[in-house]
Amino acid sequence: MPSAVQPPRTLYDKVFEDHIVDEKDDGTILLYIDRHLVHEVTSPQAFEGLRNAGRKVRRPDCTLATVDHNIPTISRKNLTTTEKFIDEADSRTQCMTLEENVKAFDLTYFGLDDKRQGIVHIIGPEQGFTLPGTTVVCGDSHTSTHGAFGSIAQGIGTSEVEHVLATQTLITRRSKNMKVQVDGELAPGVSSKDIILHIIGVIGTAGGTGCTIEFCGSAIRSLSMEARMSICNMAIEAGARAGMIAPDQTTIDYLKGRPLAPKVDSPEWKKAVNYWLTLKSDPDAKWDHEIYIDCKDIAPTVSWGTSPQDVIPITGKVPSPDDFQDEVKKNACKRALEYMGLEAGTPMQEIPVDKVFIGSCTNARIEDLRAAARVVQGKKVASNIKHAMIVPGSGLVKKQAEAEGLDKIFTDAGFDWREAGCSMCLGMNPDILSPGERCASTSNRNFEGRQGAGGRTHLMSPVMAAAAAIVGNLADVRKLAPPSTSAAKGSPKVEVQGDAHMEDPTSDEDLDHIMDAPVDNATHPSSTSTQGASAGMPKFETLRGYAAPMDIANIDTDAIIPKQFLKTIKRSGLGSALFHPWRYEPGTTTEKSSFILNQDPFRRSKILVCTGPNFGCGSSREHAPWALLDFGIKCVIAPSYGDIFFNNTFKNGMLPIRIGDQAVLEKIADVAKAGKELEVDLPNQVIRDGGGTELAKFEVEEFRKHCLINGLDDIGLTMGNVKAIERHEAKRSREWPWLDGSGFLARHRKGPVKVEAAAVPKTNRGEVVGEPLEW
Ligand SMILES: CC(C)[C@H](C(=O)O)[C@@H](O)C(=O)O
Ligand code: SF4
Repeated sequence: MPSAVQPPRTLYDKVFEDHIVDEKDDGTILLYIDRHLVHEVTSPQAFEGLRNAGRKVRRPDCTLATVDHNIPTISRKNLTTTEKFIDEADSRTQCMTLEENVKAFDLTYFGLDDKRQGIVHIIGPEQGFTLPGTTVVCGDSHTSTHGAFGSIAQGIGTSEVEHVLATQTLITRRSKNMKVQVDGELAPGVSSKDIILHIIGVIGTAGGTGCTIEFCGSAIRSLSMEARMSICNMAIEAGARAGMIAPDQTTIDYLKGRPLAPKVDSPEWKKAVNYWLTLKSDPDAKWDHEIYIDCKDIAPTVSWGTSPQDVIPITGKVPSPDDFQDEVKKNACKRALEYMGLEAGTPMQEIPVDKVFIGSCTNARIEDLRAAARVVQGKKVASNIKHAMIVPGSGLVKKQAEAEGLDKIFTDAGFDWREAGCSMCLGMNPDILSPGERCASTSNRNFEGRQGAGGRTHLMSPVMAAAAAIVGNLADVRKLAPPSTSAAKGSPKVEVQGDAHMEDPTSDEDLDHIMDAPVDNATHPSSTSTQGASAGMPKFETLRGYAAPMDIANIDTDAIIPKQFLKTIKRSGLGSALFHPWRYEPGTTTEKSSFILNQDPFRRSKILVCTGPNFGCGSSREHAPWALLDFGIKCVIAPSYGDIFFNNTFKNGMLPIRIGDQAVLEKIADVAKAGKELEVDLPNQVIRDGGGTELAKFEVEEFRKHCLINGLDDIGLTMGNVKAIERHEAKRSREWPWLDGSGFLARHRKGPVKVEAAAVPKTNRGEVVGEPLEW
């Protein structure tokens, strides 16, 4: 809480400072994590790491797992087991691996047979697991969604997932503060999705790099929690580490009665609400960047290209490369038009659509479905639409929608009504676009191949996707629907407990069952434990080798390694999948001779030099650095990076180097293009050509450099700091008691803060539906 002497702080500063466990001189911070969401794609290697080191999950009470990415969205009427239900072998293995892991590590799990299952970023808020003022992580880039509650929520890679599971902390650094203020009233037909698409169009996909964006202003305050979540969800598409919105009465009303929020009117609830309402930026807080947006400038917005910044009002025309001054942008536009099969100058509303997807963690909440249903009601899906699907974000959203008859509205119109999951947002399950198909989609990424190899994605709001389905072209919803916005003030109610949750998790009786105490790894090492040991990665000192030159901007991790390769439960063997869509002829393993890594000597590259900005943006998949490493590339040199990718490389003993001076970077790229070797000398922080002539100096944070040179493993290092973690946990239990699992709390009240690891009782993990949650 601010005292008179404290300098003015932002919301981010306040929440961040409340979670610092330890801080090093170079700004490296050990941050306590309150909430950890886990899904099947980014966790198998993390659990394997824990197993190999004999480590346990430190705070099962702060960890919640579900399956969402790989699962089919067909009816579950015939569901018996995951093994029988999922046809595709790798998807099945990944889901079953999670089931095994949640059992072995005693974690709460919403499986396929649980009504509460859903997209990880939908179920956290729905259950009240996401709370204001907390730190939330997940091995998933759209963790930013949870920032809508005034939490610091960020995506992490799999190595960091392992770190959080083992230590309940994350090694990080302060981000910069960016304010995006949106004022005014939304025009009819304009929703929060249009706000965020518009913002990304203004600041670009690298606009928020290194920042946490706080969204504020009268327009944001007037939004429901659902609408706020859609905005924070896409903070990652703006390049930001996280997005945040200050909690207010709307937030508090949303949380009332959620199973994992403190019980309304309990002393904890009152204490929590008082604390939550202090969480706002001080009026004179300093911002590193400030952006002001007026709602009158926001129209229903759609994307035309292959980056979320390629957006335009629906009334506009497909842009031409000549509209861009900058060479990199001109080329990006040319490339995007070719991929999207679009002619410059075509009115957006004349573009026919093949498929419609209403779903994803951006727009699959009850409010989204209600808004889309209002547009669809009494109408029919156009005859040229091959498939229009509605994929609710969770089992509970689905149930609620059915209770309101929305499913009937959709199916009467010709939509396909599905079960919850990520579905065609990224198509790790059977829901994909065929090559050349064009989709009106409420998801968040329109990268090449995102919804299926060769598929073409146009991003838009739920009402705009509904309009496209009815018209058969990209369409302006204002011509179809009675004017209304989806920015309703009150949050729509979803029955949050479902069949699966009939009991009160905080009743005394349940407390006897709930014994989810934190596992103190320091005092309970397993026999095979290597905790405390910190060596474990190959050392990085000086690297010499060929460097592959690339000149593309915004190379996203979907391009570095597409979704079909994320189904592995191993870290190795991904080299052949690196840049798959660019490296091979479509649908074959025939190499494209034009692609740089298929040419000599670049097949043997150890370094990649990219002159375009924002390398590794997008998804948090650590498979991207794994694939580079497996190919032989240990160092990337680029002007700037997606934050999560940047972190992920270090965790694998790789070195990402930022060279901001474009002229210097071009000089390095020239050596690479000439097929000559480069030398990267980490101890001296110098890049040289093969002859030893210095080309550039580079910066690297002290702690990271130290870890790379000595091959140190973060988890081992953090384990050495367990006393500081315990001290933070004691403070946390005193000041924010509602954050502990109720089992933890019960024990804490009875005895000392430092609890013994307890045998975990039988719970609802995976197998039993109807038992209470473990909080
Ligand atoms: C699978 C996961 C790593 C990924 C992400 O981080 O975003 C996915 O959710 C996506 O949307 O691409
Ligand atoms: S962006 Fe798509 S794939 Fe990623 S978590 Fe959200 S719904 Fe799932």
